[in-house]
This record gives sequence, C-alpha cells and structure tokens, in this order.
Amino acid sequence: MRILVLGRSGQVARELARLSGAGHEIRLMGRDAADLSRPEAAAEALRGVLLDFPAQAIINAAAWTGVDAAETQEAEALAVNGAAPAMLARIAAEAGLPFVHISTDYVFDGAGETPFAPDAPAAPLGAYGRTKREGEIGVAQVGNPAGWVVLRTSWVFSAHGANFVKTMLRLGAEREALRVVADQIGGPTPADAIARACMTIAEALAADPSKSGIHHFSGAPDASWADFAREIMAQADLPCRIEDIPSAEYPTPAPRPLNSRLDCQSTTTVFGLSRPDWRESLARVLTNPGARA
Ligand SMILES: NC(=O)C1=CN([C@@H]2O[C@H](COP(=O)(O)OP(=O)(O)OC[C@H]3O[C@@H](n4cnc5c(N)ncnc54)[C@H](OP(=O)(O)O)[C@@H]3O)[C@@H](O)[C@H]2O)C=CC1
Ligand SMILES: Cc1cn([C@H]2C[C@H](O)[C@@H](COP(=O)(O)OP(=O)(O)O[C@H]3O[C@@H](C)C(=O)[C@@H](O)[C@H]3O)O2)c(=O)[nH]c1=O
Repeated sequence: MRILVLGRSGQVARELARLSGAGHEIRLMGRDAADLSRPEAAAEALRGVLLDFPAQAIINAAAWTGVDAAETQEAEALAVNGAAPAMLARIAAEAGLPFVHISTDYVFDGAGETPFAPDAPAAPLGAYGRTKREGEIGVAQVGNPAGWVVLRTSWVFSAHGANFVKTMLRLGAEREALRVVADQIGGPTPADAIARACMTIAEALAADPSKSGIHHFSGAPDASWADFAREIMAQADLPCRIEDIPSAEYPTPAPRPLNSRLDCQSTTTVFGLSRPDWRESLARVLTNPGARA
C-alpha cells in the first residue's frame, strides 16, 4: 500500500518508514516539509505532495508530545494536536483516502481502575490531553467517507527518540536507586507494533470504511511506571534499585492520569489486532544500540 505519513524522526514515524519495501511504499513528511503548527501552509504542502505521490491512505504520526511543555504553550500545542488533524482529515476526505490518526490515554481523567472503553467520556487533566482531544473531535467531525480511525495508544517506547525506556537506561546507568511512581497504571506500547497496527487499519479501512471510529491499542500487561522501570533495569542488567512512590512525591507541571488502562477489545474484534507483550518488545529494543545512545 502507498502511504503518506506525517512525521519523520518521531518514534512511530520511524517505525512506519521501516515498513517500506515490505509490500508498502511509504512517503514521510516531517516538520520541514509540512509544519503542522501552521495548518493552512501545511495543507498546501500536502496537496502538492499528493499530486505526485498517489497515496492510498494517510497516517498522522506527528504531534506535539511535550506533556509538561504544553502546559505553558497550549496554543502552539493546540495548532499541531487540535487544528492540524482536522485539516489532515479534510484533505484525506477530499482525496478519497482513508485516514489514521494517533491519540492518547491522556484524554482520560484516570479515575477508577477499569480499562477505559473507546466511548468512555474524555476528561483530560492537562493541556496535552486537551489538545489531543480537540484533534480527535476534529477528525471525527469530518467523518471522512473513505474511512477514518483515531487510534488511542499509551506509554510509547522504542530505541529512538524521547521515551521512558531511554530515560531509565540513562538514569539507571548513573544512579544506584531511582524513585518512580507506582500508582499510575497503563500499557507500555512498542512503537513498531503501533506502526504495524496503523498499516493494518489503513488496509482494513480501504477495504471497508464502515470500520471507522475510535479504537484503543496498548501493550500488555498493564503495569505501573515503577514496574516498567524495574523490568527495564532487569533486562538491561543495570544494578539500579527502583523505589515505589506515589504521584504526589513526583510533582510535574502536568498531572498524569492514575488509570491509563485502555480497553482494546474493539481493535481485536474489528481489526484482528491483539495487544503486544511489551516485555518481549523491550527485549528487542534493548538489542538495538540506539537504545543506550
Ligand atoms: N510518546 C508517547 O508516549 C505517546 C504518543 N502518543 C501519540 O502517538 C503519536 C506518535 O508519537 P511519537 O512517535 O511518540 O512522537 P515523537 O515525539 O517521537 O515525535 C513527534 C513527531 O511529530 C512531528 N512534529 C512535531 N511537531 C511538528 C510540527 N509542528 N509540524 C510537523 N510535525 C511535527 C515530529 O516531526 P519531525 O519528524 O519533523 O521531527 C515527529 O515526527 C502522537 O500522536 C502522540 O500524541 C500517544 C500515546 C503515548
Ligand atoms: C524520570 C522519572 C519519571 N517518573 C514518572 C513521571 C511520570 O509520572 C511518569 C512517566 O514520565 P514521562 O515524563 O517519561 O512520561 P510522559 O511524558 O508523561 O509520557 C506520556 O507521553 C505522552 C506523549 C503520552 O501520550 C502518554 O501516553 C505518556 O506516554 O514517570 C518518576 O516517577 N521517576 C522518574 O525518575
């Protein structure tokens, strides 16, 4: 399938690029080619690319992902996470192409202990979550007849970019012990599995646009950040002790949801995708020299 991807150096964008050749032709558009903080100019650039690249679907793997920075730069984050996805959905609809957009567990308030279903009410706690929710609403409102999916995922990791695994590997090599929150629970999700899921979804939408909607995809089993950190140290053979702490003892500018569990059943039923075991993916990521760079 020929796919136009927004994003280039990001975790998921890089993994989508790696699918090129395996029966797919992937064209990436990074910030240099389409700056989503200026959605109108980006729209023009995108229309230009579609003239010479006959894409069969569009996947948006670009976003403002600075959770704390969004608290003080919400307008900038809103342009990229809120306005741009709606613009991309409109262009996809105009061109008759299925559109896959990625969103986050941070659209939920994290109340309770039950996994959030795709139709559970969103109530973001911080600016990043609010801007991502605006993007979801925009994409859904366009209602692209060629098919659209908002795929919510959580706690993304890979050997590249900024993520919790890389932070833990860096800190774990420097310190004897780390204090990590144990009351926030969610599903760590490997970026390569998200990339493959997006491709499967794009293909399914092309065949049957009625599969459109919001779906969830996260790694299993659910764990706390502290559990995740302990597994990283164990698999990386780092003698760094992880001490469980409550969120109150690790204050951050943006509050994080305590319950980030996502109910991924519809993704299995509709697209045949099951939750990847993040512990196995972590082992693969750790064999990549980029992970410790
Ligand atoms: N990281 C996480 O833990 C989670 C991420 N998600 C969602 O998954 C998706 C992918 O995230 P991830 O791969 O981690 O992202 P990264 O933070 O690794 O990369 C961000 C990507 O967004 C692009 N980007 C940022 N600002 C702009 C801009 N102004 N104009 C154009 N492109 C821009 C970057 O472009 P360039 O390549 O040019 O630098 C880069 O490709 C996002 O929608 C994110 O919200 C959901 C849950 C968890
Ligand atoms: C480094 C560190 C973090 N923490 C806590 C802070 C926070 O609650 C949790 C995770 O920290 P981070 O800042 O790495 O993760 P954060 O940026 O909140 O990650 C989020 O990113 C966005 C983009 C998403 O969409 C979410 O799904 C989620 O992955 O770990 C500790 O308790 N101890 C530590 O030493």
